[in-house]
Amino acid sequence: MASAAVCSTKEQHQEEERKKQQDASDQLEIGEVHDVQELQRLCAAEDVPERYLREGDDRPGGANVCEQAQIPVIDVGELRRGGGDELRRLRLACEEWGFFQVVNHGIEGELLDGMEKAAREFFALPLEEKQRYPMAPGGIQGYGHAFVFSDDQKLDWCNMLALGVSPASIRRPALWPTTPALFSDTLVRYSAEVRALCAVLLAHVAETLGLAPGTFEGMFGGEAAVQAVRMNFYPPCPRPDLVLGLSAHSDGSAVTVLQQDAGRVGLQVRRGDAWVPVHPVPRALVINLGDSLEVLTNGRYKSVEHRAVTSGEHDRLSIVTFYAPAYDVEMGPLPELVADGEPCRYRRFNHGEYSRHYVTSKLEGKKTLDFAKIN
Ligand SMILES: O=C(O)CCC(=O)C(=O)O
Ligand SMILES: [Fe+2]
Repeated sequence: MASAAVCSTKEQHQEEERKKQQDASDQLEIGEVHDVQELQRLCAAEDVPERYLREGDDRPGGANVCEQAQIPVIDVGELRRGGGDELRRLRLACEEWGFFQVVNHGIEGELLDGMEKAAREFFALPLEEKQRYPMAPGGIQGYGHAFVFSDDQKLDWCNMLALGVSPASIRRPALWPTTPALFSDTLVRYSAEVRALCAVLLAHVAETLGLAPGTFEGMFGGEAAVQAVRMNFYPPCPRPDLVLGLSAHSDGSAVTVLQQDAGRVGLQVRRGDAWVPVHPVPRALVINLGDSLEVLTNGRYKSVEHRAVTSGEHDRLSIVTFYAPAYDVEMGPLPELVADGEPCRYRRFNHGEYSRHYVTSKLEGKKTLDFAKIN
């Protein structure tokens, strides 16, 4: 009896939350947001709608793209073997870039290929089929466009499928595609491997800071830690010089794991005033540190702005996993990292509160982190 009562209260609560979200999205006026794969089929260069055309520094074709630099490559096998040099390289990568590619990460090539194939097959489905999993305006799960909140906002040349993976309470099974048939199974297997990789990486990141390896995992809430995936599909774009695939942003996660197509460059990482394109290393995964880690490390390691550009010739797919503390975790700089005489740069807050703030703000550089900064 007691558990049935608990269950129905939980269901009631979920139903109320859904209703609140529905009311919020009903109130949004976001104008027409096209499916960009459809738009690409119909649209010549001169017809790209004005809402996609960027101005000034926001344009991808600027002179501030730096082809000389490259984000570091870290060998996870070496880290596991206790390689001190590799740990030092990881520390430098975290301090200076906030981004690196990992090789020898232990995830089988076959699983990476399987996930890519399933995602590509999904995006290749007819629109009506994909719309069986709709993302509500202002929503964050399903197929559509996240982070669009007003009709005067610039739009990204990207279709997304975003899904909560864990804890179970954020999983919305109705939004998990049933076609291709192997999609869900593959995503479950893939997510377990990516999560294990996140644990390994966070343990080594902790070591680079002189912390016990279990520091981050220990405070992230175990089973309640949040894992979500977003698959971004960028069709070829007739004006890649004027349009962005994904607006500049930092991730709200602690750590992000990004899988991208071999040989297709699209991701760019902010380095001072320049943007550094990430050239995919075969079979590598791209790792970046998110806002949560910046807060926990009191800014020793920063989340770094990044964006995606499009190509006139080819499409591009990225499969992005966000790993973050449980929603009820209290965030704030770790006391060990607020050194004597050094100010505490971020306030304390509840991670769920930050998550809500993040997903209800448009992507705009590192602006969402103002939420936590002490000036
Ligand atoms: O597609 C990419 O390379 C970037 C994706 C990304 O930054 C994100 O989904 O947060
Ligand atoms: Fe990102």
